[in-house]
Amino acid sequence: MITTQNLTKKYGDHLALNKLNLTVAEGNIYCLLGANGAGKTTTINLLLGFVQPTSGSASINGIDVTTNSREAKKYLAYIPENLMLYPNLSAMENLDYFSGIAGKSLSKTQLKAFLAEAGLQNNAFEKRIATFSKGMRQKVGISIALAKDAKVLLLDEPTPGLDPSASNEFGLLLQRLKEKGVATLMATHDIFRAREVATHIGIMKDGQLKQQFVASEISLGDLENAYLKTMDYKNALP
Ligand SMILES: Nc1ncnc2c1ncn2[C@@H]1O[C@H](COP(=O)(O)OP(=O)(O)OP(=O)(O)O)[C@@H](O)[C@H]1O
Repeated sequence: MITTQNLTKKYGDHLALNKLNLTVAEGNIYCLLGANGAGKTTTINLLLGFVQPTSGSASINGIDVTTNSREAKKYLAYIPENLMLYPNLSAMENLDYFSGIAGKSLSKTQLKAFLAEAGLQNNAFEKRIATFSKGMRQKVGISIALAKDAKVLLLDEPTPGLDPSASNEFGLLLQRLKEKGVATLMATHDIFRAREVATHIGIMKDGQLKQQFVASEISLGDLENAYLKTMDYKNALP
């Protein structure tokens, strides 16, 4: 469960995030849309404890991320656009290392099972990450979330650069995590994928959450138009 209450971040005089109130319950996928500079990454960085809020609060599974970021991180998995893995280590070795940091000591059989559950093909398990495509690296990231038994998944722009089938597969993996009860927050520019995978969608502009939708209640066309209208785009329908 993710909650933010009046979460605000100022950089100097610039209000990057303005009183964000957001809840992502267990088993929900919340997609944050918004133009460049809308405040999506700032939101994720605040939840990760990478930056401190100017005011307001945020919690992960009831744990305040500003006062107890270390404890909150135990429940979190994070996949940025370019996931940092050790390029000279194999998928197995990376998973072993990162799940070890999370306090899990897993057998080879368990490591393989998590990589397989994340959709990585068997013949890649022992290959160096340096040889992996972006989609394959993200599968390793998902396997780390699975091995860690993360309750909350934060994703920042995970789909650019994925081909349509890899992007579809990534969406299916998120659905699997959803079924396990993971609360996912995903910042994205990909309206199509957001509409496909999300349970809820928010549109941000200038640090503010302007609109929220239940994904199943809005068509892709209406969502796109709502986005364009929020951005004051000249070709939006009235
Ligand atoms: N460390 C920083 N110092 C100063 N300003 C910052 C810093 N980080 C972000 N900002 C500003 O805060 C605002 C929100 O940025 P943020 O990165 O959250 O936007 P975003 O919605 O993630 O954009 P994008 O889609 O480009 O990733 C922007 O105006 C940005 O310039």
